[in-house]
Amino acid sequence: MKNISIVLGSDHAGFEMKEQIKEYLQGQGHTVQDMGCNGTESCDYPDFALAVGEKIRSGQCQQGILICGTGVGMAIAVNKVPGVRAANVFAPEIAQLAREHNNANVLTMGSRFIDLAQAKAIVEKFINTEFAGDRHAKRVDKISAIEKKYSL
Ligand SMILES: O=C(CO)[C@H](O)[C@H](O)[C@H](O)COP(=O)(O)O
Repeated sequence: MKNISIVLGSDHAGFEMKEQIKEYLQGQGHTVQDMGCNGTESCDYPDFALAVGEKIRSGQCQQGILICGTGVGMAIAVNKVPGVRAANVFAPEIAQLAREHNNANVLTMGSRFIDLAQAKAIVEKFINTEFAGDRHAKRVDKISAIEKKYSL
């Protein structure tokens, strides 16, 4: 298992799971940056999606993990940051395919729909699976071309 630099974020709904995933990753020797939130008080998921997306965009972190109630709002928000390919994942097999086929660099999860054991299994697959390239590279390039088409 390689050690990578991972950036984490959550809203209030994902806060507890984020803390547990942080501990899990640090225990495996990964470098983890936590962009918040810092408690269970109600807050707005786009703020933390942006903070995580910027760490990926700048190259300071290789992978991001965002947790909210469903993972949906986080995915929508962070996918607005150029260079981010976020996948909202509910099963380890999808985490593996999101890396192999889509070269996803941000994982989003919904703490209100999966338990900690499931979240750990998803994270484990996500961070330990490589992009398969080949035919998938051409498709991911086409995603980047869509992004470029609408950039200022
Ligand atoms: O981003 C989300 C929805 O797409 C998350 O599930 C949020 O955590 C959720 O909307 C927060 O809801 P709350 O009623 O304010 O706790």
